[in-house]
Amino acid sequence: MSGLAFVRMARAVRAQLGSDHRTAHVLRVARTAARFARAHGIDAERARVAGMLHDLARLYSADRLLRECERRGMPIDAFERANPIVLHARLGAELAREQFGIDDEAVLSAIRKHTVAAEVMSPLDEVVYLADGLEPGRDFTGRAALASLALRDRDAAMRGVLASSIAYLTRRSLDVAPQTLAAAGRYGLGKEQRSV
Ligand SMILES: Nc1ncnc2c1ncn2[C@@H]1O[C@H](COP(=O)(O)OP(=O)(O)O)[C@@H](O)[C@H]1O
Repeated sequence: MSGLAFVRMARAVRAQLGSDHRTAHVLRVARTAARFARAHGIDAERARVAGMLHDLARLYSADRLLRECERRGMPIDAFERANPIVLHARLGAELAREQFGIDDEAVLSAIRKHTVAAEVMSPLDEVVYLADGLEPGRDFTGRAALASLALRDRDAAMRGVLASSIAYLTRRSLDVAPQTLAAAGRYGLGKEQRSV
């Protein structure tokens, strides 16, 4: 994608997200995902596009997320029904397809998995998930160290981000998605870090 095409995409995303805060986040995720991708010999362009488009449905209300997923005939599991916020990732992939013409399954998969992760993740899925969790606007102890780890060792960085996400949700007494727990097992997180 040319620089101009990317700027156009960024403008359309800004119009959709309607807040400087959210737009700044997706731009940082796009930049961070491209940097992580380059470090691992993964297609940086795909990472940049997935980063740019990952949060298209992030500002939708719970009702709207459920309604729009139902309207498209998307299956909704029990966890998603109880916690519709996580649907913004799967619906976001559909919006990327419909509004931006993205038909690259690898990019769509990375958008779908960016919030709760999954037991099976491609290298592109991983760098987008890591970029969302570790972009420089995130503020938690150890972020910078994990971001530099993500340039060298994706598995170790995945363990770190999954652990920090599970700890964050647990502190707030929020349920952890089953896909996140499956990913934690797959990446070898210790049992004590998985318990909720
Ligand atoms: N792994 C998860 N399991 C269950 N709920 C989650 C998970 N990750 C995020 N959430 C929920 O989705 C919300 C939005 O997540 P996310 O998009 O990562 O946050 P942010 O708004 O900081 O970008 C969180 O505040 C939390 O309520």
